[in-house]
Amino acid sequence: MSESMQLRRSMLFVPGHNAAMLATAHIYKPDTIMFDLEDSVALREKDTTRLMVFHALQNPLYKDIETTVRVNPLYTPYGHKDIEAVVRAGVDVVRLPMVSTVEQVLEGDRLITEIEQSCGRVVGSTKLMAAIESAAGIANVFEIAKCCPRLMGIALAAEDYVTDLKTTRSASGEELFLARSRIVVAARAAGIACYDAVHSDVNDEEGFITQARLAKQMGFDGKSLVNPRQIDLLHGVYAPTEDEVDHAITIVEAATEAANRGIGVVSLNGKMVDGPIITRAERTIALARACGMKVEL
Ligand SMILES: CC(=O)SCCNC(=O)CCNC(=O)[C@H](O)C(C)(C)COP(=O)(O)OP(=O)(O)OC[C@H]1O[C@@H](n2cnc3c(N)ncnc32)[C@H](O)[C@@H]1OP(=O)(O)O
Ligand SMILES: O=C([O-])CC(=O)C(=O)O
Ligand SMILES: [Mg+2]
Repeated sequence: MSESMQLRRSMLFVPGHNAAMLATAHIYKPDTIMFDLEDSVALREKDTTRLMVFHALQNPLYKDIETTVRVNPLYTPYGHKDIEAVVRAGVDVVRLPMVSTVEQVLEGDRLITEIEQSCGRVVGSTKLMAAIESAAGIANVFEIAKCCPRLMGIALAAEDYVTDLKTTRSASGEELFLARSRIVVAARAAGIACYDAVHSDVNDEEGFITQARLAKQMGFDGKSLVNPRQIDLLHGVYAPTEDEVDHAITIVEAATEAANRGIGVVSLNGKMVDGPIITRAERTIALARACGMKVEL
């Protein structure tokens, strides 16, 4: 594991038509800012919003933070124009919503390639993310996750997903278990990132933390967020504790010593330490360092 692992814990939605939020969103320091052109924007504001986001992307304020834009689906009158504008403006990641099939991702990939070529950007430099928001998308998620090298991640979009299932979101999140499980396994099998769903009740801190812990434990890299107040809560959940870091250091030290003595498996306080346990300990240390914790090893 590289020591400079890229953090993908928090992806903050910023409604693209809100000039004040466009100007200030960077100060909250999520890992990724996600300007929205889709559901938070009224139909009559689609064209002006696209222009506002085109300019925001080129603002030096956003040069040191990963930028994502959620475009409109390509089957709407806005999707093509959105992708054209944001790729030309140099967005890092295009998030394609309502993805149910491999063909939808490949259509987005082809379009981005054409635009990169026509504006002199390196082909493949604009990344793509697919938001899965339907039962069909979850059914196809293994094929979707591995369908093109440009796809850097998949995200669960739970509001549309539960609507498609004809249910609602509960505090326990049991209606999301299958979708979450399939998304994490598909992402890991394809070697890409995965994001858990938004928690829409921004005043429900306790519920947010419970769901964030669950997402982390299931293996998600992070969550999509709707409010800046959720950023520190999420980063707190993802930061390893001092005890976890100390334990990881002990494991890595014991493993290094064993390797020096030519032994593959050792016992630490009665618990076996071998390959996968060492890999997890190394990941904890890399995550701690990426989160800004000082780790002496
Ligand atoms: C299902 C889906 O499709 S989700 C994706 C689409 N939805 C969105 O993008 C919604 C994004 N979120 C928001 O618009 C808002 O957070 C709301 C409407 C949910 C809540 O709004 P509020 O109750 O006003 O939030 P709150 O009181 O916490 O705002 C505090 C500050 O944060 C700012 N802020 C709130 N949300 C955001 C955001 N997403 N991005 C940037 N700034 C924000 C507010 O402008 C306010 O700034 P100020 O103190 O300078 O006035
Ligand atoms: O993409 C997201 O995270 C939010 C969304 O559209 C949904 O939940 O339907
Ligand atoms: Mg949606």
